[in-house]
Order: sequence, then C-alpha cells, then structure tokens
Amino acid sequence: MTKQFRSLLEKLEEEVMNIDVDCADPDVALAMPFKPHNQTSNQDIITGALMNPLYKDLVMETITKYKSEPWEIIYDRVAVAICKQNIVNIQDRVLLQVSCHILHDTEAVLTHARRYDQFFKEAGIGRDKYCIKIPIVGPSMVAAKILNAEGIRTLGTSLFGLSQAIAAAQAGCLMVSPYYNECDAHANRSLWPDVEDPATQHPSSFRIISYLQAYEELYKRTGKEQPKVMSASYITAKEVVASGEIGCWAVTLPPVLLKELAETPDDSPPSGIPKPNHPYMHRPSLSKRLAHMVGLDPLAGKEWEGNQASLDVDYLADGGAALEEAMKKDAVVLPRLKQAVDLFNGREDEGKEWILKTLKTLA
Ligand SMILES: O=C(CO)[C@@H](O)[C@H](O)[C@H](O)[C@H](O)COP(=O)(O)O
Repeated sequence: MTKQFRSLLEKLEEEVMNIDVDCADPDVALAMPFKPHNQTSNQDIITGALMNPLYKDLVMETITKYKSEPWEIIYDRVAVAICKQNIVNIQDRVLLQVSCHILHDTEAVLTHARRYDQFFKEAGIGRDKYCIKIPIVGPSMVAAKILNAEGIRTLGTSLFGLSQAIAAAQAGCLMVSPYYNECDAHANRSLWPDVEDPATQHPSSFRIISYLQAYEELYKRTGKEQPKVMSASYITAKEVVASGEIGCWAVTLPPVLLKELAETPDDSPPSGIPKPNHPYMHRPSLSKRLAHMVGLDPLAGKEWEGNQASLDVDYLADGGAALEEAMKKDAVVLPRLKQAVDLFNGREDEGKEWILKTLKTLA
C-alpha cells in the first residue's frame, strides 16, 4: 500500500501547534489542507486588500454605502467586510489591529476597539469570533485591560520583550504575538539572523522561551488563563518548525510559507502524541537541547546584568508608566516597535489617501 502524502504543514497542525493564516484572502485559507484556526491581519494586509482588484465589488459597495462618513469609518467598515467573507474559512477568530497612530492614548484605543466591536456586531460577527490586535505599549495595554473586562478580547502584538509579555498578561489578553523577526529584516536581510538551527540559535527563540516560562509560572501562581503565544513574522520554514519546538501555541503564517510547508513532505512517522490541549497546564519541561537557553538573552546587549523583567511589577499602574520605563531600558524593544509602527502607519496612511481619492470619483 502506498503511503499517503502528509505535508509538514499537516504534521505541525496535527502534532505540534495551531496554524493560523496571516492574510485575509479567502483563497489562501481555502487552499490549506485544513481550516486555519485564526485569520490575522494588520494595516499592511487591509490596505493591500482595499486596493486589490479581487475585492473591487466588496470595497466599492462599502465605500458607496458609507461615502458620507469620515475615511477611517470607511477603512474599518471595509476591514470588517473583508474579515466577514473569510469567516467561514476559519475555525476561530478574525483579527483586526487598532491604528498605531494612537497607541499612547488609552481613550483613543478604547474608542477604536469599541468601533470595531460595533461594526463586527452589525456584520453578524459575535465577540467569540473576532479579536482586536493592540501593539503593546503602556497606555494601549491599560485600554486592553478595560476591553478584555468588557468582553472585547484582545491580542497584544508587536511583542519584542519580556516586560511587554508580562504587561499583556496583566491586561488579560487572550493571545500575544511575538515577532520572530524584526519587520525590517524582511526587506533588509543584513538584519536577519540567518542561522542553521533557529530553535537554539535565533535570538528570538531565547526571548519567546522567556515569555512561555513567565506565562507558565503565572498560570501556576494564579490558576488564571494566560495569553496564548501566536508567533508571527517568519522568513523561513525552519523558523516555523523551531517555534513549535520551543513551545509556541500557534504561529500565523503568510501565503508563501503556508504553500512551502504544504508542499514539503513529512517523512517522520506520526508521533502518536497529540498536541497539548492547554497552553500552560501540564507543560512538558524543556528538552535537553533547549534547557540551557533559560535565563539567557543574546539580544540584551553588553550592559545587561542578567536581570529579567519581574512578574511582580504592576506594568499597567499609573497609565502603563512602568511598562514604558521597562521598554526604554530594553536594548531592542523600542527600535523594533518603531519599525512595526512605521510600517503599519505608512500603510494606513496609503489606505486613507486611496479612500479619499476614490470618494472624489463618487462625488
Ligand atoms: O501580529 C500579527 C498577528 O498577530 C501579524 O499579522 C503581524 O502583523 C505580521 O506577521 C508582521 O507584521 C510581519 O508581517 P510581514 O512583515 O511578514 O508582512
């Protein structure tokens, strides 16, 4: 009997971690050999969809319907409509990100997230089917805490350091997204750690292990659910595999990597061990290969004295002041966050210009 083809993508989904799709195109989700759990997005993805001829009818219908509204309402309405057409292709949630222009204004983040909540409701998408992405800074996490308490679930994103990870837990985020690679590394490969064995050599593996350990410890201490780690921003398939090895709950992948992993045969025999059904309960201890990485941080810089961010600091007190301080002290968090914010704001601004130009043609 010939062996049935099993791809590496299927192996990862069946035995290692949840696979999510970092793209709003329904054809990408539909082409996968199983339904992805979540569909993530950001202003790069939404502006790309807005301008994509594939969505012309949907976009023009939405713009025409809301043409007397401000551009940002139209942008969000289009984003929700794009998510809506993909909701049947995924198992869990669609995600939209708040504007990165307003992250340091708690009230503005609340207003934007609640607007998404209203638009999702009007589109017939319940709170259990979407999640609001909020890049992690002090004031934005103060907003996330209020939103999570209201039942509007959030994902803390643009996560580059342990203090941000702990703050997202204190805000009650449902998920977090560490960026395995900094955003600029996609275009500028001199910034990319092109290592042989990403699980033990890529500097982000060390940091993600520290987030997972912190969440495991918080779960033990409090018994409360902690954010699930859905890692993002991959360049190669072996980085994805490494993220499974270090213990990520999920990864969100762009079309190119989904395709590559779906075309890669998995020759290993099925392990027979199903993937964990809870991110922090009964977590197996780290393998010998990884155990030495705990407490190390190749990104910390020469000045670092080996002290990691503390679980006992209230990072959200005083409008998120302690988080802002901790982020400043970290060698990489602020520059990497700036890359992400600049990327997302640049793409949001392009979306704005495109909507304003299109509105003129309707006048
Ligand atoms: O944060 C999440 C998911 O939560 C992602 O959508 C994330 O925004 C993207 O993976 C990163 O921005 C990287 O995007 P790209 O540079 O790979 O296009």
